[in-house]
Amino acid sequence: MESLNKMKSRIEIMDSTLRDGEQTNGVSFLPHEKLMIARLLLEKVNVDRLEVASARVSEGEKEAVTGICRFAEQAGYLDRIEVLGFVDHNKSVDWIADTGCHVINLLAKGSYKHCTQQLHKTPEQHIEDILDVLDYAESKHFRVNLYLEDWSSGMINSPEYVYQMMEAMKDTNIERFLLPDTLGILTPTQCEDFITKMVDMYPDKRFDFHAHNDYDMAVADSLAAVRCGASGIHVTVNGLGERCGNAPLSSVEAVLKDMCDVETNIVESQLNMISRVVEGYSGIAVSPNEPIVGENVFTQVAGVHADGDKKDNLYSNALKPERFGRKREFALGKNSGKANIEKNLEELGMTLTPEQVRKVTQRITELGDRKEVVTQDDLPYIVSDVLNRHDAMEERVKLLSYMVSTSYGLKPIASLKVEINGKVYTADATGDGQYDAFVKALRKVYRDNLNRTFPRLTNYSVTIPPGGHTDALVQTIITWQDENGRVIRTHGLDADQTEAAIKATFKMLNIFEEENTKK
Ligand SMILES: CC(=O)SCCNC(=O)CCNC(=O)[C@H](O)C(C)(C)COP(=O)(O)OP(=O)(O)OC[C@H]1O[C@@H](n2cnc3c(N)ncnc32)[C@H](O)[C@@H]1OP(=O)(O)O
Repeated sequence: MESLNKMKSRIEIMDSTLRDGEQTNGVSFLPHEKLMIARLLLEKVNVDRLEVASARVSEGEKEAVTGICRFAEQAGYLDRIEVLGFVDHNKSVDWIADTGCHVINLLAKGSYKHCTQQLHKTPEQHIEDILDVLDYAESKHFRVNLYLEDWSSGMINSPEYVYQMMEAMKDTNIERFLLPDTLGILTPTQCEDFITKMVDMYPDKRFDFHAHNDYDMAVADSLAAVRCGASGIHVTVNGLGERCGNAPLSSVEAVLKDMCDVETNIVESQLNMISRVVEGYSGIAVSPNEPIVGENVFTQVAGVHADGDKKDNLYSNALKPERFGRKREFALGKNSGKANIEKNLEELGMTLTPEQVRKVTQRITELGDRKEVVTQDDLPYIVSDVLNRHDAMEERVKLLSYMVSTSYGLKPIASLKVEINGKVYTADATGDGQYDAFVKALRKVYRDNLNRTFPRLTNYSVTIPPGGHTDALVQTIITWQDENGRVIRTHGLDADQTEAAIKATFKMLNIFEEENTKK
């Protein structure tokens, strides 16, 4: 409890997506991507500080940092840009100075082992080298923060070395001491213990804690560090970073706000936006169950939960989706009850009698039993099917017959006959695959006969049950966008993948046709 007295009321957030985050295997941001992420983090998300690169990495990296600094200077943010540099006499400082940045996060060694076995230096030699860089950095009007790399194992195995470093540095102009748990080995209890020691011994110094997630403790350790007096926490968007990554920005922000009652400057309504942008640029998909930003985390699945939400939000906690620019959804599947269905019908503006809701619910649970996913866009179709309610969904676009062929060395061919609003059309086309040929033929019908643009396919996913049976049902979920930007997601289920995709396609065409007719 005493530790809580040391807790700061406002915590600085330093985002290292562009430095430590880019150390994720397979991630490499282009300069314009780095600039876009930096702008959004500074202007929209409002992180306090941004570590954008390691010095000396490459010419491309230098170009990227220069671009960020140019933007930051014009916008008045230059003080918030930082670059990691090495204890290499003047090399890193010069590299960073060339970019226009003037804050170096100097990477010194925080454990005896790293100092003696990686640098092959005695602590005294290393201290001398650091002081040498500090002098040079100051002569260039740099501000300096000091990383004590591998500090966590230093505190476990060589605490006297850590204190020797601190004693040697305490009277310098170092602004912040950055304490990394480089290998993600600390428990929250150890973190509390070690941060408390640092804060007690050097009460007038500012300490940042830098977590790694090897034991899935990054957020818990960050919370522990704040409770014991850390002034700043290092994060990355989506928890990107080497191995298991760093502490995710979104979780750290929510935990600090909801569980510690400390302030940060983060605009939480922008957290989902930045997560999506970094997901796109990094190519690293966010897990659907990732707190705050995962696809599923605001979706109620169980009927009992949807029912409770209808009755005064009984199943919601402080993590309200609206805080993060998201909305609550109610899944449709075998665990749905009538409350899930009603919530979705409400959103679609459809009203059914209790008996009709019961029938639709029954159909959806049956589909769920067959492993079918039902999306909100499928719902009018199901209502139409179950209740024969043509006002719900009339089949205006019908596939009367089709043929798709595939052969070795020749392009697949599709030939089809469709009925659209009572008129019959035929077309054929070749494509890169059977489904591609089929869609190209359909496109021809829409373009040549109806003078209309066929919706654009934006995502296509196929799932098959595990087990490797070739006769298993295949589920295809396709996302489409029409020329007005309206997005819908439909699914098809069949033993044949092309047939499943065709089913999803005709659902989509009927939904768009229905909407066109109502206009
Ligand atoms: C906190 C962290 O995540 S640490 C990550 C820091 N960032 C990076 O590593 C960025 C990517 N790295 C690179 O581009 C390159 O490794 C460079 C440009 C830094 C150095 O490249 P190279 O000269 O080819 O050296 P190499 O990568 O093989 O080895 C690293 C060298 O840095 C030394 N080194 C390690 N830590 C430090 C440090 N804090 N300060 C100075 N030198 C260091 C090592 O002892 C080794 O030197 P040696 O070759 O004389 O034994």
